[in-house]
Amino acid sequence: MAGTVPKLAAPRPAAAGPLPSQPLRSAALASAPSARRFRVSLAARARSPVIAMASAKEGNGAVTKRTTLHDLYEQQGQSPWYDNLCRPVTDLLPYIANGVRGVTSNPTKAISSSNAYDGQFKELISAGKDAESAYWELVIKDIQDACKLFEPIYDETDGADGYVSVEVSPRLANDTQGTVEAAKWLHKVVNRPNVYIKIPATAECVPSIKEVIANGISVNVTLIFSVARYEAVIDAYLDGLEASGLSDLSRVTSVASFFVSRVDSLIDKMLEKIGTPEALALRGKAAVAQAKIANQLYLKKFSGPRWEALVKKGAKKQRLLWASTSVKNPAYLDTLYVDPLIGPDTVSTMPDQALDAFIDHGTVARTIDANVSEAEGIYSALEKLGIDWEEVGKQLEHEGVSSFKGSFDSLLTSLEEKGNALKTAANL
Ligand SMILES: O=C[C@H](O)COP(=O)(O)O
Repeated sequence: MAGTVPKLAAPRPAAAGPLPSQPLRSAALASAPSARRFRVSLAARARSPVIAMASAKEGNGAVTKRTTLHDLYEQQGQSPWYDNLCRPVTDLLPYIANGVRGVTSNPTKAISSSNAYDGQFKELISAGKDAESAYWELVIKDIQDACKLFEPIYDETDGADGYVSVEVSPRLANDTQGTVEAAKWLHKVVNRPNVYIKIPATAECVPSIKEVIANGISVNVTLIFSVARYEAVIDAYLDGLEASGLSDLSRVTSVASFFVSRVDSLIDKMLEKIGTPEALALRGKAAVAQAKIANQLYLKKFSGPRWEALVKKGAKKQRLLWASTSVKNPAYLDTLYVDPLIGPDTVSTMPDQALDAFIDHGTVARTIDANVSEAEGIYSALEKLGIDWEEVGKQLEHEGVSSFKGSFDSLLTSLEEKGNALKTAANL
């Protein structure tokens, strides 16, 4: 892939709407409605104030309040997910009522930033569990509870949506067979039809994806940062479906989580180092451009005779899931990684910051296949400036894996210390 812009067939007509030529918030704010200014303060809060307001009005949030999230799904076929699962899991109810259709979890973050897990942790330690077994029991309970909440969506859509995603241990990110075994175990113990087992798209885990899919387990492939790796992920999914031997493939599904904002964070730094006017003008454009090119690859790979043969057995496309959708540069529009990536059969997982922004002032319009040639031009211009997309992908993957491993290790250390203190206090 390096050295050339991927030239891909575009079987769907491009919709109207430009790439964000002015992603900088300062520029956008000059003409933005005041609601957009209000957004800035929302990001700091733990849970969506927009949704909390609806929830307070509706009691337990079970009454549906129409939001742009409903429009996103009903008008454009994009499924909005919530990128934050923590206790109490019933906090998800108002999110679901407001249009959220699935959830991605980060258990390490959830457990380390809440005391809602203390009671169950104490019981588990008292029952003789070690820290790591206790960790998995905490995680599994959250995932099972959340799966129950999303089951109606899973059923209504015949297994196409309404998923809850949980990752295998990040310590296995470079261990092919360890990841396969962990995924099988996690799938078995969660024991819910609408769970996605999350596997990283590292070189070592691409073969694990094939194997796990071949075992009939639905997978969220995470940490995808480059088009080249994305293609390997799609191939692993197709290979897995073909190898499964199942006559009905309709219940083996997958999402490919393509990370967005982190791409800009890294490439913006590189562009600032280059420092020419041409380089500086490309800041804030790389991530969306690459994502649009990834979508073209999706269209190409999920068509043609190979795919049609799988469709005859009920196979569902591996949907692209936009991850890392909150803006990291406060100068950028807060919907930068949501508005331009809307299209059918895709998922956008949003933390509160992005979710609030989109509910408040997002634009529901088909944008994913608009201005693809402009996206290719940006991709190519960045290459000419010396940006090596595969190297960018490798660096981001390395940073992502290290950071997930680091937080997992430090949580386990702290759970071990806490467990030992509980045992000492209880004379166990
Ligand atoms: O959706 C993906 C992950 O939650 C990471 O998001 P992040 O890049 O904002 O940390």
